[in-house]
Amino acid sequence: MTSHLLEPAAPAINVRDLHKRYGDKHAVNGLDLVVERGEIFAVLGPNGAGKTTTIEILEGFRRRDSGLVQVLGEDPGDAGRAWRNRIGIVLQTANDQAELTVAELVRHFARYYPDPRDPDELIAAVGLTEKAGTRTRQLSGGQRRRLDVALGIVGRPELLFLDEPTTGFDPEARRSFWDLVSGLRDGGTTILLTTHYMEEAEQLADRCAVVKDGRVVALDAPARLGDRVARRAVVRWLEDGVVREHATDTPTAVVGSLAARFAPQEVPGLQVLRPTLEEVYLSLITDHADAAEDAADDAALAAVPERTPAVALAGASVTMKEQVR
Ligand SMILES: Nc1ncnc2c1ncn2[C@@H]1O[C@H](COP(=O)(O)OP(=O)(O)OP(=O)(O)O)[C@@H](O)[C@H]1O
Repeated sequence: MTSHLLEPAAPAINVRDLHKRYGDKHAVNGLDLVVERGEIFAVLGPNGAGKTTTIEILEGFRRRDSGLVQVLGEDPGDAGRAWRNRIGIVLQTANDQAELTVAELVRHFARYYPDPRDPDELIAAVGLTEKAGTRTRQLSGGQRRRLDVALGIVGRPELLFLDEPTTGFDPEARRSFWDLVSGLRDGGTTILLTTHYMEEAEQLADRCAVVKDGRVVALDAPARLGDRVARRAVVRWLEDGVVREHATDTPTAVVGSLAARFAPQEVPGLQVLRPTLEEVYLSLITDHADAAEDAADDAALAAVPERTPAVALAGASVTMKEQVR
């Protein structure tokens, strides 16, 4: 057996200390990123954080100033046609070739690749069989996006770039699109996704990175990002027509106390809440200056008495809030 068979597969994407300036603007400023093969990886970050610049460098469309970049084991800056055939790119929708039908466009793109997917099977896989004979300009936004994905995967890419794929989708279309993307991952495709929808990252991504000011400030599974699981839980219930909340590190004990107190009734409106991905994300991208301001606001609020002694709960002090967070 030769030694290379024992080596683990190189990651799909490996970026070390990436830098890119536009004049004085340091758009990417020491960014590190490793995306493993077979995962859906979401890149999150505010407008102007440097996501598009980074992804364009990964796709080979933009030159970097410095840093190591390997995509499927090659440097996109000088990779050739064979490498390009191994990646798929779904950009923001372009209204090109509007007069071609769905089937014509998919067949046209299939001809660019050495081993394309079967166009009819692909059109069925993205749920467009009924629209195969429709001109692309007559598609709805969601249908056009499905067509964009079909065009991005017609060449059987190992790595797919999806740039804000569900912007403007209705909730049902978004969910079926997520199923489509998860199915691609289950079939072995690595997917790098940018999105401003935290629910999308939560539902789809195996891991996500938060990019701010040109570098990664947090990277983890959505459920663990920014120490999410370690943050305090809030137990919420309804009592005497009022929403009551208790912030705690031991929600199980609080729920147990409530259950005993209300037994044999159910505890009305019982919920145990952890910070949402959006809350964690917002705290990660908030500037330190803003955070100091928030802390001052919190201190001012803390000075306002909020406790209600009227609620007796074994071993716990209870905070009452009319206003749901
Ligand atoms: N071609 C360019 N010339 C000059 N500045 C640019 C250029 N492209 C991007 N920038 C600047 O670089 C920074 C990063 O931009 P980039 O488009 O990479 O951000 P982004 O994270 O993708 O933002 P968005 O979420 O709005 O798409 C921004 O300040 C932007 O104004």
